[in-house]
Amino acid sequence: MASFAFSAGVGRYISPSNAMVSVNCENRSEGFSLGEGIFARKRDPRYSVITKVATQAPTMVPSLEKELAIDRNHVAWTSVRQERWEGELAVQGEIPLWLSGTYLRNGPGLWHIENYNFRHLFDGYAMLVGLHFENGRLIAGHRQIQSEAYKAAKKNNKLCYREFSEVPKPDNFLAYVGELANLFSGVSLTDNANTGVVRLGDGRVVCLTETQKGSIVVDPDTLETLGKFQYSDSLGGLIHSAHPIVTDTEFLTLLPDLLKPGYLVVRMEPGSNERKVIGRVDCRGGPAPGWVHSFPVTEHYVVVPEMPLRYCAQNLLRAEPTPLYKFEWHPDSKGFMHVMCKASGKIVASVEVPLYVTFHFINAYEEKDEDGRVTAVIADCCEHNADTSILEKLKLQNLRSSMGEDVLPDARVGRFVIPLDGSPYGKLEAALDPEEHGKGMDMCSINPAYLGKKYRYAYACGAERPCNFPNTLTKIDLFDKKAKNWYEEGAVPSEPFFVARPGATEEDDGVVISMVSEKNGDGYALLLDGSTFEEIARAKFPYGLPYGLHGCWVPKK
Ligand SMILES: CC(=O)/C=C/C=C(C)/C=C/C1=C(C)CCCC1(C)C
Ligand SMILES: CC(/C=C/C=O)=C\C=C\C=O
Ligand SMILES: [Fe+2]
Repeated sequence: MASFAFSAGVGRYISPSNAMVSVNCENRSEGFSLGEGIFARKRDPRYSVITKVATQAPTMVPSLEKELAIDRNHVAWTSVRQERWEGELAVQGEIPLWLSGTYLRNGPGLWHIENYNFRHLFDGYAMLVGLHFENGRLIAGHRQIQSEAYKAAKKNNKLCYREFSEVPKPDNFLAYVGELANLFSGVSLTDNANTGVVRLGDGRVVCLTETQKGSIVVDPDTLETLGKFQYSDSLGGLIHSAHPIVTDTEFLTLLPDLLKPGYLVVRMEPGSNERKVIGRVDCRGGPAPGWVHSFPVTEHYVVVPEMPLRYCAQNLLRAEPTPLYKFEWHPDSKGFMHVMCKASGKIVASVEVPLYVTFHFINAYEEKDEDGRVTAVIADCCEHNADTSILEKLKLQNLRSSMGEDVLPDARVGRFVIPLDGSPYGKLEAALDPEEHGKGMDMCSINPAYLGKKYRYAYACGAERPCNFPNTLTKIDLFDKKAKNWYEEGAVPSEPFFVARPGATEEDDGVVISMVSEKNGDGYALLLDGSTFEEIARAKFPYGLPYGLHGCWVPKK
């Protein structure tokens, strides 16, 4: 926590040129000194806080006019105003004294370059938020991740790398040909590590996205970008699962093979940058591997999903996004689940399952008979009823314009049952009535001690309808098949993240952390009791937070 000085109520606004402006958070409407003329004070009547605006245009800070135009949107879908901030937050309620460490949350934080607005939620440049908990106090901050893609956009005032849906415009035909070559070599792919953040067993903290080059090491205390995480092996490939499985002893991930459709299952040890192959799964459907944003593991197996939403080489080449972006829906190619033994790399089951669409697996475990023999693997995910329209719904235009409308497609806890007795088919059913969580759910976490084991509770974002986006926090009880929901009108909470109380013996003994973006432009960190799911504390940020994706916990050293 070295760089986060404890001084109650005082935050520091740090401009892109690193000039600092002190701000008293408890008396925000009073004056504060200007840092080298970068920021002028401006009171925005729609906010209870002072808004800072650029008086001389540092590149990535929007002008007042643009900012006001964007501000008509919910703060969840609004670019963050400054590159960096840190300060202590006033806490309402009580943060448990045992909660000692840093919650990091990654996600897109900036969706425009100059006048150009990005199209999709997943296009935004990565912003890391840190909540440092110690002795019941909370120091918070955010910082843009200094990816090559972000730095190049800032320097050239234009998009320079291929993002999820955005493609740089070549200046002429020669540039177009060069661009195609760059696509195949991976040079033009983004390294905008905007999806998640993990703490490796050796303590290094890495921000990740779907491209392998978008693996970026950060300092969890200062949120500073330290540099690229370079994989030292020669496994090649350009993409990987955005959600590796990370424990104190290993890092497991999947490398999709677009040329010979399949997946490499790989493992990396703490302290190493070298991934080693455990085994390979050949796809059973075609023409390309299914999208693997995430995958689950059990104690002995890696579960490799083969979703009928598949990568699509032609769509990769297109300048304009298709409704399914870089993917294509192939119901005729069917959906499969493969199970690989972690120790031997052998495939112990490969079954056809009903069509499905998921970004996020929740957990998996081995089902045993009375003699202790494993009969099936159970794998749970946030399943979108085999409907790919969720990708389109996450376009910023939709998120910004359809507030109040009930346009969020239904989703459920999809439970796969994968038999290990050689049967060719597996099952997929809802693990509980989706009405329990408002027929919407995604962005899940569990108690990490239950990874790969039979578990009872999942925390996720659910839906209080009408809504166009998940707007509740939900605690799902998979034994009683019930959910308990937290909701506040107009709020968009981010992924609920469970931190266990040291020494806990109950699965839900701990706290759930989320960050909430409010429709009035504010934002706060929220702590719920993991067991009762009641609020125990909240701490308001001096500015609204855009919606972020995934987080991790870094215990105090
Ligand atoms: C934020 C999130 O959840 C997903 C981000 C996905 C990205 C950045 C995907 C990037 C890709 C390309 C730029 C080309 C190759 C395919 C693909 C991995 C989808
Ligand atoms: C935010 C999201 C889906 C919400 C739908 O209900 C998915 C995010 C995926 C990337 O991490
Ligand atoms: Fe994700």
